[in-house]
Amino acid sequence: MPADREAIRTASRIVVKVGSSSLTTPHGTIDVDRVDALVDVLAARHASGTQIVLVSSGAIAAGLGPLGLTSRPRDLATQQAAASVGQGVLVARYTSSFARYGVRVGQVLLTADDMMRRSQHRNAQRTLNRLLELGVMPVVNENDTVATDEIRFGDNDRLAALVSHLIRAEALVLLSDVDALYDGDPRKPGARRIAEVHGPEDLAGVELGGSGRVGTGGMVTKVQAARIATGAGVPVVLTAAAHAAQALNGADIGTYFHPDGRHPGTRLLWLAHATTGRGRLHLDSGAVEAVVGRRMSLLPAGVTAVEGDFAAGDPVDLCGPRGRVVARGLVNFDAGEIPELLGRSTKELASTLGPEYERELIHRDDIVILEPYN
Ligand SMILES: Nc1ncnc2c1ncn2[C@@H]1O[C@H](COP(=O)(O)OP(=O)(O)O)[C@@H](O)[C@H]1O
Ligand SMILES: N[C@@H](CCC(=O)OP(=O)(O)O)C(=O)O
Repeated sequence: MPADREAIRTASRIVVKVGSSSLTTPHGTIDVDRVDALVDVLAARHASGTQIVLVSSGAIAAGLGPLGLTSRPRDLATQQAAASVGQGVLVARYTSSFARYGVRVGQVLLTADDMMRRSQHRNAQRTLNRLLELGVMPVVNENDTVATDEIRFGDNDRLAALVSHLIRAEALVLLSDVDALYDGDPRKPGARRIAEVHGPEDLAGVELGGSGRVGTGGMVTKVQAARIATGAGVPVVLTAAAHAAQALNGADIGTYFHPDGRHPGTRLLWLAHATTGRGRLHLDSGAVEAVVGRRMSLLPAGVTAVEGDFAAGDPVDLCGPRGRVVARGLVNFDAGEIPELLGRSTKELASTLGPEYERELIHRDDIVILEPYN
């Protein structure tokens, strides 16, 4: 077994994400045999003492048959109706399938907003941790019935990566209908398996195509999810659901994304990956150098403009002089207070406006530098 894959075999907390295409039939019903085969593998690993969170797609795909639909609907309301019907069918199947091994299942439906708001984020974290302590297998999906187009994950790959941050997982396993990442469309002759990814340089020139028949996102969202997880020190394996057992055993199968070794605190991971800026602060080049280069706090003197309607404590994006977002931070002032502070030193602000204005616009502990893939 390759040394790196050992991390997957020995991980004591794992997130496993499985896609719609691996769980449902072309008729829009649950593929009972494939669900049971996956459950066999997960129950065996669970029995060995590993805590597992299962992020399962398939609600929409499993709701199609019962509603007499022959393909994934285009409109959101019908997708949500299908998800509502399918999610019940899916969890019922997991519940009875895991019951064969005496394993209890707990349904957890999350929205993008739950991940974005710090209080809800903590709440989800507490619930998942408690379920794991109780020996329950949480089955997570996006809460499709209430998600709207604007505030939707849309794909569970990113959700699974965020859940791996949330529960401080030691590995993330992405199971799909394709056995690995290929350097081009795997349905075309000549495509070659990529066995390992060390960083973005290994993906240069790789064609990341769209999804198959029922999935969403295709390889693009899987590679993004892998980057989010590996950036937090979590190794990722991507392979076919049929190879789940080998992947969990650390076999040289699928594609292994090496962790990059950094373990930022969950708060900064949350800020980088689970929030969106509620506004923008435009920085001059000196402020970019101070904040990004020297990891200093952001002072009003280096800010040239403010956009958006945010409140103190909200996440805001920090842009360089050419408009590129370089960092995100939790701002200490309301949007309306900022214009009169711009370009002025904290000393001057304190003497004219009062000592409470001597504080940074954003403290350095509340700033996360965003890498280009964000
Ligand atoms: N470079 C690539 N390597 C592997 N698969 C790819 C690639 N580009 C596109 N794909 C397609 O991505 C699909 C998997 O994504 P998706 O349909 O979203 O799956 P899931 O439902 O498992 O999330 C595969 O069926 C495959 O055809
Ligand atoms: N939340 C949706 C799944 C969206 C999704 O990511 O699907 P997939 O690409 O199959 O993992 C559902 O349950 O149908």
